[in-house]
Amino acid sequence: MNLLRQHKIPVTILTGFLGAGKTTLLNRILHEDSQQKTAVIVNEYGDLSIDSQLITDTKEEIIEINSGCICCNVRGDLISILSSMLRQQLNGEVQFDRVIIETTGLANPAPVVQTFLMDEAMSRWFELDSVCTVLDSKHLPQHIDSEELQEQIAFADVLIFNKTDLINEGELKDLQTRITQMNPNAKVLHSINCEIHTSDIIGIQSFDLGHKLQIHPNLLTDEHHHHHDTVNSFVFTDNRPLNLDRVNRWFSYLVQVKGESLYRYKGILHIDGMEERVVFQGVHMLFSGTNDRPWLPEETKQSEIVFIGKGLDKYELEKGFYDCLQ
Ligand SMILES: Nc1nc2c(ncn2[C@@H]2O[C@H](COP(=O)(O)OP(=O)(O)OP(=O)(O)O)[C@@H](O)[C@H]2O)c(=O)[nH]1
Repeated sequence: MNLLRQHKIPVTILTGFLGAGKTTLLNRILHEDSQQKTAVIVNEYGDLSIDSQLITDTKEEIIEINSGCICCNVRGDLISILSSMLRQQLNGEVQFDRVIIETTGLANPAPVVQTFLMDEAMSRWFELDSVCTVLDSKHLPQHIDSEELQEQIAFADVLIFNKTDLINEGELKDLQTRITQMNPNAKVLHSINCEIHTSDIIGIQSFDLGHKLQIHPNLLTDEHHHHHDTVNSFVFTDNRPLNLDRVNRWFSYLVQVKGESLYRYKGILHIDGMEERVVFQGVHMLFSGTNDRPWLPEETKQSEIVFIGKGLDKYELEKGFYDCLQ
């Protein structure tokens, strides 16, 4: 890296509620032909690294922060990761032109934004390009009272109304009217499976500090105290194979009976007799499971599941999972 570089490294913060489509968007950006090298920092809620496993083959640098929510206790981790990336860039060990940070679905973007404004080293080397918020147009009304979602909307420079295939035109119009009242300054995009032009969200230099200060007058001084107190999450992992029939029965029960309180559930399954990993994704009552790539010889076959939701019963979920073991 040229020490006398004129340009700071642009940073895009990708935010949005649980299951809105952030990883889908990230995959799209990373697979677009670009001269630019991107470093990606992925933060997951729960101690799993499912998201980074679901980022499909890419040559880009992917760094995970799994020790907690990026907006809470791991802000220090974020700074040390960025500092170490800078050092490696200066030593010529890695090269990147831009950074994308995917926050958890329960992150308030304010403290992540603060990191780049308040930390001297960070603000010398990095500049915020934009805060891009992906919205699940179908489930958004269910979560509109959530403080995290409101902050994600308020802080957006770009609002992507995703999953427009799941609602009709009138519903989309009403939703957009309601949401843009909460943030009239953001650029608005609509998408299905986050099919947008990367150039609409990356390298747009639309981060507007004045607008952010209107939302949070204390943004440059505030200490952040944030509790995900109404939402809980549980993670289960096991190396033993699962029985497909039992898994199918368990998931149809979960979707039909628990769908309302299951904000997000996803995972990778090791199914008895199958050479491929099975990947599943759930957001409330919308569920999909697919055969993914074969397990690699050097890989330990294991199932990893995360459930995130309101008032979830850990014992019941755990029992459901272990009852599926072959
Ligand atoms: N029907 C429909 N499904 C979508 C669309 N975009 C994404 N999905 C699906 O929604 C699910 C969640 O998408 P992700 O990209 O993993 O969402 P996320 O925001 O990264 O979710 P978190 O892991 O909770 O942070 C996946 O099953 C996607 O395939 C869309 O436009 N329409």
